[in-house]
Amino acid sequence: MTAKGTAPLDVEAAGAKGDDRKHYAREKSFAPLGMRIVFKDLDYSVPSNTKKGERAFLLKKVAGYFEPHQMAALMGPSGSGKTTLLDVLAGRKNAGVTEGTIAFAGQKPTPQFLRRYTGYVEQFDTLLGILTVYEMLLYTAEMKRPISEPLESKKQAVEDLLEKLALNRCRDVKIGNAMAKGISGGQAKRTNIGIALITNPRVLFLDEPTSGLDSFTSNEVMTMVKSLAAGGVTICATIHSPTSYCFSLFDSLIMLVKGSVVYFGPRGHSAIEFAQSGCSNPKEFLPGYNDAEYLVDMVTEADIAGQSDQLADHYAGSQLYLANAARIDQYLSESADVLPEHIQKELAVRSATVTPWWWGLKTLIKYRTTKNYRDGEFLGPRIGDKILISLLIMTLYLGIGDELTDSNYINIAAVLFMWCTMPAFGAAAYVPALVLERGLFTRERNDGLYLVVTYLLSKMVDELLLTALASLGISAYVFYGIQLQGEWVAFWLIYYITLSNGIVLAYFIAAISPNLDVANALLPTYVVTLLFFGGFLFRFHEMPPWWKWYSYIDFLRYSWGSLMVNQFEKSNPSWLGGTVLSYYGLENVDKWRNMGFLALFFIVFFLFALLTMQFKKYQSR
Ligand SMILES: Nc1ncnc2c1ncn2[C@@H]1O[C@H](COP(=O)(O)OP(=O)(O)OP(=O)(O)O)[C@@H](O)[C@H]1O
Repeated sequence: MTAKGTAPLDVEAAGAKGDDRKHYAREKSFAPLGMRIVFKDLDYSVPSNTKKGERAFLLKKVAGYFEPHQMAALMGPSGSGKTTLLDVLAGRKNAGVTEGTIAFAGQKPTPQFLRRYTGYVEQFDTLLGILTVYEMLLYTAEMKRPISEPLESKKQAVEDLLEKLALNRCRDVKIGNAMAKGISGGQAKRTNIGIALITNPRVLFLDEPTSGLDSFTSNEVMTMVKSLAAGGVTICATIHSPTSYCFSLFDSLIMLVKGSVVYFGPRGHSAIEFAQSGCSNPKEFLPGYNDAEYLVDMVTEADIAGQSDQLADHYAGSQLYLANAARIDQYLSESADVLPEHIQKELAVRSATVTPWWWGLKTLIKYRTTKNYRDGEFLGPRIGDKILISLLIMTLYLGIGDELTDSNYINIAAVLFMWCTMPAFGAAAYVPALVLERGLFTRERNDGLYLVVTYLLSKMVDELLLTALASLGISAYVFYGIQLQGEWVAFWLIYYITLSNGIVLAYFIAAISPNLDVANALLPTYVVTLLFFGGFLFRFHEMPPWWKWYSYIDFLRYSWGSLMVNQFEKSNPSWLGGTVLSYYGLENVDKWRNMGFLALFFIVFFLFALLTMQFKKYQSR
């Protein structure tokens, strides 16, 4: 049953089984039905920063509703709680306590519901600089639209979006970043809106959609957003200082001061008159002011003058409040839209993503790995350092590997030691990939694009494929150039597994570090501790008993040990090799078992990184 006066959920567009063509036809049309959002007695509190042991109420008994086909503005002085209200309604809060009632088309929204039917445009653009606008939208479409939908249909949806958002002119321009400029600010904002629209949401939340844009671009962006409302979408945007034109596009307005509603009603002169009547000495409407500017200035001045409670009481005692409260109660008392069974089933799936993990991995590789492999900035730090250092090692120790005299074995032990410390130190190159991408990762996770494990696996694929190829070449010229003994395959494999450990260790350090500075300090510090316990600088059997345990959890010990065994186990004369190995306490070491231990280290570091990224709150909001 559909509630009277309530726009029904667009159940057909949500994908009736066996009727895919109809479903995609509806999805393609950018006229999805919106839904009414009603909220009442909303409190949101967090532990206070200012008063220890107390709670700070950032929203106090906030009530209102947003209608489909309409655009609502959240306004108020800076710090009044606009973004907080938007986040609470959109289910984006991961800290604090929310109390009160929220209903979307009569339903209590679950995370699955919000992901399926709402889009959220963050204030700051989080885009992938290596992709073009078209690729960015198609990548998101592949991640967020059902995998049963044919690629052609997703491409068509992206084409429609490019058209709608007037992005066709820059569709093939690389997005770029602060250093290598690509698309303009307005185009980036519209691409961000496109990302939120890729699933044809029924509700669109926008946080400061015009911030950082010039007035022309602001007007352009908001006109486009308004056209979505005209198509039926329910729109709610926080907005600071809109141009007069932008402000005229809004239908309703919620004005907040210190977390309380001081006005909720239509935008327009009635809002100004209402706010004026609530202030003791309302500011004069000077020539040159626009309505929005004047409204915000007036309540900000009143707030500064200590009249915030007076403003809230003025609204709470008004006829407008009573009318709004009656309307809210009426909407909440109406029965909720009954969702058809297949939609209920879809929403009951407790998966954090729309597509399964393997699809996410495939898509990440398709769009990101392939681009990275064509990007000099990505390849340079990953291969360049290895080529340089390995050339140095090879030319410095050229041809000494088969000279097994007792004066030379220390040189060989040293070069093998350097060979396995190099990947551990080189791990620093892998830290930024994770730390600098944190904003994007958080946004894409909130949007339900992928699971943490999918993201981490794709990063590993990025690095491990590349290092597998590079390490084959590098280890060949080092092994044969120095004329080392033993098996080349073992020499390469030990290097490769050590390098993989370095990479996953870098990811773990990046995951636990709050920023790049901490990660850059932590990684070399840890690696230096590993050097002492690797067995070359200090022999195992001579280590003090209170430090011996550390050598067992030092992966370099296993790398260097197996490299030494590979070199000396079949030496000629055989007694010399045996003597060297027993000198370092390596006489009972099995190189393959050591490689097994290295693989275990890899798994443990991977799990540590995964658990940290899964549970650490990178963004508290
Ligand atoms: N732990 C806390 N203790 C006390 N006050 C807090 C705490 N956390 C946030 N606040 C306050 O809550 C308010 C809500 O911030 P919010 O970002 O929602 O405001 P806003 O209206 O969107 O501001 P702006 O327009 O500047 O973006 C701010 O005034 C902030 O100082």
